[in-house]
Amino acid sequence: MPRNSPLSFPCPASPTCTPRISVSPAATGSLGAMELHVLNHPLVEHKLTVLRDKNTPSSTFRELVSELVMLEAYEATRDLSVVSVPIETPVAPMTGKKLAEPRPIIVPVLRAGLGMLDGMTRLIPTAEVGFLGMKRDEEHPTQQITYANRLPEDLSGRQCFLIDPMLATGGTLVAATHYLAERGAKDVTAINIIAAPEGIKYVEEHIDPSIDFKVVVCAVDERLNEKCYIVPGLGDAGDRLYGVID
Ligand SMILES: O=P(O)(O)OC[C@H]1O[C@H](OP(=O)(O)OP(=O)(O)O)[C@H](O)[C@@H]1O
Ligand SMILES: O=c1cc[nH]c(=O)[nH]1
Ligand SMILES: [Mg+2]
Repeated sequence: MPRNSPLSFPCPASPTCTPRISVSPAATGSLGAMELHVLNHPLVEHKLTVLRDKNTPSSTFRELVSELVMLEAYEATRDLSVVSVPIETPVAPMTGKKLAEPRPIIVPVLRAGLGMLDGMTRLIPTAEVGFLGMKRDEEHPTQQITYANRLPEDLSGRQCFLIDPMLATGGTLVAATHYLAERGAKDVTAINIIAAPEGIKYVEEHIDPSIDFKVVVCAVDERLNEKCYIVPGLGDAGDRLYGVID
């Protein structure tokens, strides 16, 4: 399976582990103008607490992921482009707003990002959906293997929403954004549920600065552990959604 082309950086949690992350040459080592939004809301805190609990079963976990992404999407879609449209209500004519063309695109990062897709498409039913299949190499968690890339050829002028519950080292998010940028995307919003401070820093330092890039999360946790898992986090999001497959 293809690995992302190499860019070395020390894993924040395990300096002996050398990652290989694909970024455009222009982005390497540069500081991007990344906007970070952390939701601060009692409902989000309540749902997140149940989600984190190791005793929460997969069925409830899936429902909560779906609900949380809908709450995050409210913030994440604040800048969606709209156009004015004339309509008539039963009482009077008025000018309303509708989502502009081209339609936004939602890209779940498989597997775990699939758990967020239903919530996003319920909110934006007209959005198109692309797919990226990426998984961390468990032996070298700062490296990813890309096993699927099904994106529209041309993403220029499109508002792109990358969805994935976890932002740990940040390697997956940087590589996923690179795949979008390769196709001309200039407006990318990442919606994650939990982020690690190390990953946020990595993304900030490695995202292509020419991209209008925003990250929306429910919480920023304490740190990464020696296996690059988020602490306290929620464990492996993919496994909790769909079970352990390897
Ligand atoms: O910030 P990073 O250190 O790159 O880690 C985050 C990635 O790890 C998880 O996926 P995983 O590799 O476990 O694949 P899965 O969804 O198939 O379980 C998660 O869903 C992210 O895609
Ligand atoms: O804590 C983590 C880190 C990466 N991926 C997960 O699913 N959980
Ligand atoms: Mg996983």
